[in-house]
Amino acid sequence: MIRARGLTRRFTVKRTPVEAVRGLDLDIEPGQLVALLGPNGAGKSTSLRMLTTLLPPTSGTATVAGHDIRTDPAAVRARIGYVGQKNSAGENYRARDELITQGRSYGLSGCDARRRAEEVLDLLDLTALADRKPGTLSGGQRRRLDIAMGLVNEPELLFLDEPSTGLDPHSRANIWEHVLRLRAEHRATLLFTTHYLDEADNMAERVVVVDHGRVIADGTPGGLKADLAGDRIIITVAQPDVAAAAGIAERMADADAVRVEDRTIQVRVPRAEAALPEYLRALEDTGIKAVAAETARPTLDDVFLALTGRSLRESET
Ligand SMILES: Nc1ncnc2c1ncn2[C@@H]1O[C@H](COP(=O)(O)OP(=O)(O)OP(=O)(O)O)[C@@H](O)[C@H]1O
Repeated sequence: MIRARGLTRRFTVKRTPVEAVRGLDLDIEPGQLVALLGPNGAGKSTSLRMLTTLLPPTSGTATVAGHDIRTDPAAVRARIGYVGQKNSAGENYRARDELITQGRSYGLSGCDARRRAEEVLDLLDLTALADRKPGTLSGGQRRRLDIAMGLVNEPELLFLDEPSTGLDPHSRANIWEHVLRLRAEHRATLLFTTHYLDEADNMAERVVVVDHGRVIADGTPGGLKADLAGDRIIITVAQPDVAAAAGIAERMADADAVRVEDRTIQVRVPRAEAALPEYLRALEDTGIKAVAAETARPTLDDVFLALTGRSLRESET
């Protein structure tokens, strides 16, 4: 559904070149739900804007929904939907009319555009709000209208640029409920950008991690966490035992990234369930008693940290 090779985009800001996207290679199969995850300025929106033909690449090639973005942008646009970061509906007309106008712009007859508007209103649970002007809708309702606008042409592939940014948790969950239903019922392929770690983790089947315009990891959330981050075990001991307990952690097979903070020792291991009893036994053998012991599963932030040495949260400045 998407095949990009070496997609690159450079901007010049005050005579200084900015490498927004540096050689993006990406293959996405039909039906996949893929997240582009990365900090602000990583190049996510620029990648999406190139793939949706809104921005020409500086170099590189891509076919999207079977058509070349450079030589056949109209055919690409006819087959995709794009929900940008900004609201796509205007302020002056009722939601239903915005959707009808959108349908007409895709070449639908008046009758077909009205029928399609009712379908997408229903799909996004907006029928009761169809006579309201977009400016009077709540943030979550407005975002649903943006998605409805992106669906008018029945796209095979939907691009969503930060679909839930700025929404409260309830509205975020509601947006995702709709997106997932859309996917289940219409088998659409979905590529979305986010800097919410939990969103990429919980919603996407595949996460493409980008940083400074490059893909730095690509896999299932579980696979990335297992391969790049691993579990952690966290042990608290009495103050005089800290150095000895940290030393034992350092010598454990398959363990690494030992961190000591106050009386707590954290260590990264492949499988915490197996490593924790082993560590506790090794401590007991030297007469050290753990005051507290817990295990922690990795997050995608641990993946980002392992890859870049930075936390994705800290990168959000
Ligand atoms: N039109 C433009 N002119 C100049 N520089 C740009 C332009 N668009 C993007 N950039 C720069 O390109 C880089 C990538 O920006 P982009 O918006 O793609 O990142 P992003 O990962 O989508 O970030 P965010 O999460 O904040 O939306 C940034 O350094 C940005 O300032």
